[in-house]
Amino acid sequence: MTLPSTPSILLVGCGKLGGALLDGWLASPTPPHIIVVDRHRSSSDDTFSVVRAASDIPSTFTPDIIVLAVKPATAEDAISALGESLGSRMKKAALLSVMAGRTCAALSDATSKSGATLPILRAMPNTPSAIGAGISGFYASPQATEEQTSLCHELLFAVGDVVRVDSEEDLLAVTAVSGSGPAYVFLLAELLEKAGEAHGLSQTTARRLARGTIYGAGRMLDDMPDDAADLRKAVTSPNGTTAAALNVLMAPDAWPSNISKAIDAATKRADELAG
Ligand SMILES: NC(=O)C1=CN([C@@H]2O[C@H](COP(=O)(O)OP(=O)(O)OC[C@H]3O[C@@H](n4cnc5c(N)ncnc54)[C@H](OP(=O)(O)O)[C@@H]3O)[C@@H](O)[C@H]2O)C=CC1
Ligand SMILES: O=C(O)[C@@H]1CCC=N1
Repeated sequence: MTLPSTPSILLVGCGKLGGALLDGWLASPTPPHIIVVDRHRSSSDDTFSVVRAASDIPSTFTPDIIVLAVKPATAEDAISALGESLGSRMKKAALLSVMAGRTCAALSDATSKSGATLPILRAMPNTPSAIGAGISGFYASPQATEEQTSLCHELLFAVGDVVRVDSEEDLLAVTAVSGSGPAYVFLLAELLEKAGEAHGLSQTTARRLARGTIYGAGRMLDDMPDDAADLRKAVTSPNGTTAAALNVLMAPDAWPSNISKAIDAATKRADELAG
């Protein structure tokens, strides 16, 4: 199947993640032709339009890729509504799911029940996609054509980096590390800010220091080839202030065990969301 140079994308669900992807695509130099299905989104412009429900998708619109960005628990209802609205037009599309958990097999089954067995591709992006700084894990099932796979890869690449995985199972760990990961970093920013305030800094100053530190450290990780452990050691003077803090954070029952337990919990939850 050869895809057109300006592909047609149906984005179903435009909440926190769908909205981040849409913002990223609209900011790209050659945005695709997009119709968004979401009752909360109202604005539209020349490059995209919004309908409130699948039943309102214009009869002239045939999507190349359907991007499903609803909560996993509502996936089957959303696919069924798409099947009713699109009818035979659904057969021309591939389904790119950005949902946690739901497997290719379950999604393929849901599309079959709605009248067309679609090739399924899965991605696990994250919210920095809204500013083009996302990172997505990406898996293409064997049923997806090369053109569909490369188009989905391009859509993800328009909003950040893409790491392709060969095993669908790997998406569980991807979800725990990078899908949920921005939340861990935001928590660090919250906690650093609060601790700075507890030590007498104004909230404005504590916030600026916490955010600037995470930004600068993130840029070093991005720009420099060094291991994170070496960058950490370069900050740590013998018997100095950083060593005092790291003795607390790196105690076996502190971050090493807590981060490991947190990622275990998120991975397990992603598996449960497979349904
Ligand atoms: N948030 C994140 O950082 C990430 C989220 N994800 C995945 O993205 C998916 C969406 O998460 P998130 O954006 O946080 O959730 P949100 O609740 O913010 O967004 C989901 C949106 O989809 C709408 N919706 C629900 N059913 C339908 C339907 N049938 N047709 C059209 N729109 C519908 C919802 O409307 P309503 O509220 O009315 O139901 C809502 O606006 C999840 O599956 C999650 O696993 C993946 C990676 C990161
Ligand atoms: O919390 C969640 O379930 C989703 C998936 C990854 C980030 N948010």
